[in-house]
Amino acid sequence: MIREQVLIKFKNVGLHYGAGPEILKNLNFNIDPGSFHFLTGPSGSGKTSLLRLLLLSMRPTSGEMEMFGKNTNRLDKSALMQMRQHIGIVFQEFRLLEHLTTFQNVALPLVVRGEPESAYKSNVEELLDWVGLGHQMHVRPELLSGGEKQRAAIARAVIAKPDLLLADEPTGNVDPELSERLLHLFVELNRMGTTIILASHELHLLNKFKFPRLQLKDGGINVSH
Ligand SMILES: Nc1ncnc2c1ncn2[C@@H]1O[C@H](COP(=O)(O)OP(=O)(O)OP(=O)(O)O)[C@@H](O)[C@H]1O
Repeated sequence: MIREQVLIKFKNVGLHYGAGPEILKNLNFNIDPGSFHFLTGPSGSGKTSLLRLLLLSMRPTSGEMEMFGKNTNRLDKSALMQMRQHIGIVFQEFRLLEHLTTFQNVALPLVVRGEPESAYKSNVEELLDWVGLGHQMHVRPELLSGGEKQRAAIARAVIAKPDLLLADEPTGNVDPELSERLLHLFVELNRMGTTIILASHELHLLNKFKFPRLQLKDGGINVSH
C-alpha cells in the first residue's frame, strides 16, 4: 500500500485530442488517500477523459499531474506501467472476457503478473464469495446477469489490491435496485482503504450517498465537499 499525504495532485492540467478544442482546462485539485469522490458532469463534459488521465492511458497536453508522489510527465513507459499496477478500473460495459470463467476473469490481473494459481486461488474464491458470486465461479460471463457481470468486473479490478479504484459509469447497465447495491459495494471497498473516484451522471443515485463531488462543466472542475 502506498502512503502519500496527497494521492493525486492536478496542477493546471489541460487536455485536448489532436487538433480539437481543449476538453479539460486548467484543472487544479487534490485527492487524498482513502477518499471517495463522485465525478459528475453533463454528457461530453470530459468525465471519461479525466479518468483516462488518472488511469495513465493519456498524458495531459498542458500542466502537470502528480500521482503517488511522482510527477507523471517525468515517468518513462515502464515506470508508468509500474504505477498503473496500483490502479484498478471498472467500466460501464463490464469488459469481461467471454471465453474465461468468472474465476479466470477475476484472476486475470494476477495471471498477467505471473503468479501461480496456488498463490491466488483462495484469495480469488474469497473475493468472489464476498461479492456474492461464489456459486457462479465456474461459469462464463454469458450466464451471468448484468449485476453479476458488474460484480465480477469490480472483483477483477480489486483483486490485485489497487490503491486507487476508478469507475466509469459502473451502474450504467444495471437496474436501479442493483445500482444501489453496487454502490454499497464500492462504499465497503472504500471503508477498507481503497481510494475511489466513480464517474456517474445518475444524480438520483449519487444523492443517496454523502461523498464529495468533482463536477466538470465547460472544461473546468468544481470540487464540492
Ligand atoms: N478519442 C477521442 N478523440 C477525440 N475526441 C474525443 C475522444 N474521446 C472523447 N472525445 C471528446 O471529448 C469530449 C469529452 O468526452 P468524454 O467521453 O470524456 O465525456 P464524458 O463526460 O465522459 O461523456 P459521457 O457522459 O457522454 O460519457 C467530447 O466532446 C468527446 O467527443
